[in-house]
Formats: sequence, structure tokens, C-alpha cells
Amino acid sequence: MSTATTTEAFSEEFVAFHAGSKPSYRKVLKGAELKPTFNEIPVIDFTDIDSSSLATRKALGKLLYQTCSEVGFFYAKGHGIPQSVLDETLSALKKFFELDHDTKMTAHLHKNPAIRGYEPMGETKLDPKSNGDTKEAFTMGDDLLELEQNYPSNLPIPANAIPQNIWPAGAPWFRKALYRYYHHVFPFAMQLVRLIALVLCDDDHAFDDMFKFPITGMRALHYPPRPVEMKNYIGLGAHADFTWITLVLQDSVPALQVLNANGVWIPAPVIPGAFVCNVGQYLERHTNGIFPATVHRVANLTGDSRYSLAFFLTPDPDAVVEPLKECVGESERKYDAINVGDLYIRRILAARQKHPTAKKYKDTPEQELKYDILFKSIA
Ligand SMILES: O=C(O)CCC(=O)C(=O)O
Ligand SMILES: [Fe+2]
Repeated sequence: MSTATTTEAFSEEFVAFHAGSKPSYRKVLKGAELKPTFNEIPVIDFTDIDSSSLATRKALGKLLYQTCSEVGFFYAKGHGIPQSVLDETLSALKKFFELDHDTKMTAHLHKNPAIRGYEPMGETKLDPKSNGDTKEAFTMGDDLLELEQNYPSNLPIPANAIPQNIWPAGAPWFRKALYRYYHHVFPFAMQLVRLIALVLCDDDHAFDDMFKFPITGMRALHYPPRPVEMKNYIGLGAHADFTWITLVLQDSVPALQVLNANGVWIPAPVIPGAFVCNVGQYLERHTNGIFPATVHRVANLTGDSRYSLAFFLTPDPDAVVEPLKECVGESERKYDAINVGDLYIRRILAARQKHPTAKKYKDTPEQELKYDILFKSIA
């Protein structure tokens, strides 16, 4: 039997990806079926994102609208975050993943009700045709109990609040490094929210009410080189993000690929200092599909380890996302209004079926799953 190369394994008639609780498929188009679509990811310079000139902000918003609607992906440069912060954050990731297995396992995701923490190699499988995702990851996110988060004093503290993050034992430097980056990337992501609000609703503050203490997730990722003997290798299977917007910091090793409308994988090479950003499924719904949550995957075909750090931003769990009237216009309204937290919980439990929280609620009908499950102890 021959050994399938990555190209053989994935150059088939249909591309499988995850964009909901079950896999979806997209046909790879040929000949007369081919559509006009993108072949590269545009770069936007955000130096003027907070300009006092409305005309300048609107011009930038127009560029952003164009790439979000045509590609669903863009590179962000001129974000103002010092290169030293980016470099030191990536060094901390590398140092974390080089820790011994037992230390990393002190923060195993299965110990945490909110499905955060360390996830060893091969625990997820986004592409049903693959052997599982060849990556290890560490996730943290919004947690009103952690002082670093500066939980707004005007917001209520839920009675049932329990820690949402879990940290590895004996590695305080890791928490410090991740929070340092968090405090840079989060404000920039909120600047993007306001620019998108401006371009969609003509009001920078149109979405402020949905982002009072939003769902955030920061996922550190390590993709070792493809094991030579492995068939159907993938680093992270094809998927659309269940976020509003995602910002990814890549190290110097390229591995990210983005699916265009013809079913062709377009590489997202590394642009030093720039984030790769993409529209998630909440923003897709919010814009009535004008901004697509473009499918992407990661395959490390180099001989080096690859590290990346994704920052996921999703509105407040109690917010409602429905297609904006400005986006629907005279056309068909494609999505129902959804409660952010309810959709989130359905997606995350479906993606982590072996997690104790997912097991505990496996027989609960989907419509009864509520976001506050993540605040309940799994003990
Ligand atoms: O590692 C990357 O470049 C992308 C990661 C990603 O797509 C994700 O975590 O959703
Ligand atoms: Fe993603």
C-alpha cells in the first residue's frame, strides 16, 4: 500500500470541514463551475484606526469591509503592539510546550469545567478523514475571578462564579506572559470591533453593549513537523471559527491555509509582526452572511515546530446576535436571532465530546444547554 502524501490525502472531490456540530462538505469546483474568488489574503495597515478624522476611519473601514466580504481573512499590520511583546510571547509559548508532559498535564483541560487548559497531542479530530489533529494547545480566556482581567466594577458578579481558567503548576511566568499579550491584543481586537461597527452601522459604538465583558479565548498552539510515517496528516483540521473575530499571531514557520470559494487551499504565509485575522460565525450571522466565516486549516509541512497564538473574541454570553438591518436591506434574512452563550455551549461541547462537561450533558437536548454549564463544578 502506498503512503498517501498530504496532497493526495486532501485533493479529493469534496473538502470536509467543521462549521457546526457536525462535519460539512464543500465541493472542489472545476472548469465551468469555477467562481471569481481570492488567491491571496490582503494586508491592511491599521496605523490610523483611532484617527480623530472620521473620514480617515471610514476609509480604513471601507478597506476592511472589502476584505471581510470578499475573503473573510486579512493581515493586520500597524496595530501598535511592540514587536518585543510579540517575540517574548512566542518565546514563552515555546518554553511552555517544552515543559515535561506531567507539568503540562497539571493544567489538563479535563480538570477544568470551562474546557480550558492544556490539551495534549491528538485529543481533537476536526477532519473526520484525518488521524486526529497533530498539535498540542493551551487555552485561557475571560475569567471574572482573575485579577488580571479587570472585571468591570459596574457589572454583576454571578453567584455561581467559579474559576474558568486553569494554569500549569510551577510556571507563573507563563501566566504572566500570556496576560501581558492579552492586555495588548484585546484592546486592538476591540478597535477592530468599533471599526466594523462604523462601517456597518455608521456608529463606532453600535456594538459596545454586546462587548461589556465578552467571551475571549486565547489558544497557544504547537504543531510539530508532520511525522513522516503518518497518513492523512493534519495539524488542525479544516474549520470555521465559532467566534465573532479571531486574531492569530504566527511565529516564523508557515502552516495556515485558507479555503477559497473554488475549494482551493490558499497559503497564509507569515508576515513578520502582522496578525492573520478572520471573520467567525457570529460575525457571519451578524452581517447576514456578507462577511463569510472562511474555512481554514493548519498543516506544518516544514521540518520545524510551529507555534501560534490565536485570540478569539465573541460577544457577551447574554448578548443576542441577529442579522443587522443594514446588512439585510431588501435581501432575504438568512439567520435567526441567537443567544451568544447558548450557541457557544452547543459548539464547544460538540467539539470536545470526551470532556467531563460534555459527557455530563450528553443526553441533554441541545436547546436546553445553557452557557452557565461552564460555571458548574465537574467534581
Ligand atoms: O494556528 C493557526 O494558525 C490557526 C489556529 C486556528 O485556526 C484556530 O485555533 O482556530
Ligand atoms: Fe481557526
